[in-house]
Amino acid sequence: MSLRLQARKLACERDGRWLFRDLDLEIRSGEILRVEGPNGSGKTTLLKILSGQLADYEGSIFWRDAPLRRVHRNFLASLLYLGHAPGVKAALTPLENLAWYQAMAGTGGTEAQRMSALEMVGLRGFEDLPAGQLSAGQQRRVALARLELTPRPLWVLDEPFTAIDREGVADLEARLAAHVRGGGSVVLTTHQALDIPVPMCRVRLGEGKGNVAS
Ligand SMILES: Nc1ncnc2c1ncn2[C@@H]1O[C@H](COP(=O)(O)OP(=O)(O)OP(=O)(O)O)[C@@H](O)[C@H]1O
Repeated sequence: MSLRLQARKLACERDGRWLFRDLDLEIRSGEILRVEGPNGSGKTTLLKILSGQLADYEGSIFWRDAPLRRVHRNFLASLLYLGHAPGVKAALTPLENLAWYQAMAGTGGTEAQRMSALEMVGLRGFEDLPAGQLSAGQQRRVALARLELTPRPLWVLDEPFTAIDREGVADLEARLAAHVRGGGSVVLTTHQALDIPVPMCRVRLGEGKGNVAS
């Protein structure tokens, strides 16, 4: 079934200030939506709204043409959200972190799958160290290994390139391209220049109401 996430006349206010107003956007299978804007313009807030984590907004969101609030459970089964912090548990090893993520996602999975995912993000040899002893970029890579492990068609990724080295950036760009070419969708924020040869729409915040350009 093809994907379609739409927002109509979205508005969100914080501390008496509109982060965005009258914001329309849409993302379908095979597309990347990039949310841009300066620090504090509301990118994280918009991603949390679009991933069903915040309810204090105005306007409407539709998932596959149904109101998001009505099909929330179904929507969550299609979503993989990675926040701007890596979200790894410092006392757990990368392997244990991935097992924990899988349990939270309600999926099973084998240690062989988790090892393979860690290998794909360049963490072979680090699987048994407490994650708190890994570098910032390595901790980010543990979080990114979830993209390999939890097959979900809609990815919402808040600054996924943070702390990643140049080779890792190229690998992640290729991973994102493969996902959308396979029919998936990605909503992301990044301050990184991207080189991904797939259809990409942009939403710019911080310029008044939140302007949409493609
Ligand atoms: N729960 C909250 N209560 C009050 N204000 C908030 C809350 N969450 C965010 N804000 C404010 O909303 C604004 C937008 O925050 P947000 O994190 O969405 O920005 P951002 O564009 O992602 O920023 P950055 O590029 O720095 O990550 C900020 O000024 C922030 O202080």
